[in-house]
Amino acid sequence: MRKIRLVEVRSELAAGTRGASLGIDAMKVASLGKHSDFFLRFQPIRVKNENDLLFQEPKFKNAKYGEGVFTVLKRVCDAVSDLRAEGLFPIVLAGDHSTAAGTIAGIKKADPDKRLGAIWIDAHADFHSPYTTPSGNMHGMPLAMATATDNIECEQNDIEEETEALWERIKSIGMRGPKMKPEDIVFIGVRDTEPEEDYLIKKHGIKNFTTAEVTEKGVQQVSKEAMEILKDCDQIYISFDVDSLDTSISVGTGTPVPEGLTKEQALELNIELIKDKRVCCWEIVEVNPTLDTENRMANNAFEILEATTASLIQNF
Ligand SMILES: NC(=[NH2+])NCCC[C@H](N)C(=O)O
Ligand SMILES: [Mn+2]
Repeated sequence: MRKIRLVEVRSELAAGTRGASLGIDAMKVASLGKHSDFFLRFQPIRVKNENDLLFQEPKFKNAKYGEGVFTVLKRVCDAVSDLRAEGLFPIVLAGDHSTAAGTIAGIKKADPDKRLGAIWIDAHADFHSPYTTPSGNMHGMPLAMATATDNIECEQNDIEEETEALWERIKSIGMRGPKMKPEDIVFIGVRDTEPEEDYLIKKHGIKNFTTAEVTEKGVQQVSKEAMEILKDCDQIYISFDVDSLDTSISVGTGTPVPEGLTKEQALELNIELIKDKRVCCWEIVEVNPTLDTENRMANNAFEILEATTASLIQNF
């Protein structure tokens, strides 16, 4: 049986709104409300954060708090890589979505010869680089970090030399060069992208299962098709950004977008996808209780976390 370890990353440096570092603890509060023993059952590893940088102005305008993001991603990479080397299954609970790049780097570092794919359940494509970012917020960049994509063809920002050097260091966490091919990414629920990201999606023929498609085809079929696209991958990482959920469920996340997945769709999708034996890591991000009422997002997110973990255990 594969053993699970929780990895807690209370980092929110890369988000544009404050509060995502409180998401993990909001899910713990949700678990208490349900009298769940979830957080008793799995021993957590805590990755140190650099959130105190937020009291200062950001140094790099196209890669805000990038020096801290680099430090945190490197720590996440090492933690995940150590767990994978021991054959453990990391469930990563994180603040902002930039951590996913550290997670991916860690998975790859432990198994450099295995082909890694990702299922990215999100409202956003998170495929910007400092050259194209509209905001400078690095939670919009993890897939560019993981695939070592600059997207110079769509360059919008004239970036400073220091930013360029930092970006090179971030792309080299774990190992130099790409950890994944863009072709080995599958999107679910992506509905808020910029033209620079649309260019990459088109260029690499990346499939996005829209909310409408999930509703039409059903979760089983979409999961089957997603896994079929990744048939040549040896390992699969699932990244679940709670902003994939519809805003009617909750706005307790930094960048909410309407027309998202229902709670049931997201729950069933994760339950189904994690059954694939190649899935080696699952991550949940962007719960922000400071933007919420009555901890709604964390309650929903915890339900998904618990059900997905149960599915993983049942299908070991
Ligand atoms: N993980 C997220 N919530 N990402 C939101 C990114 C939004 C936008 N594309 C940006 O780069 O600023
Ligand atoms: Mn995201």
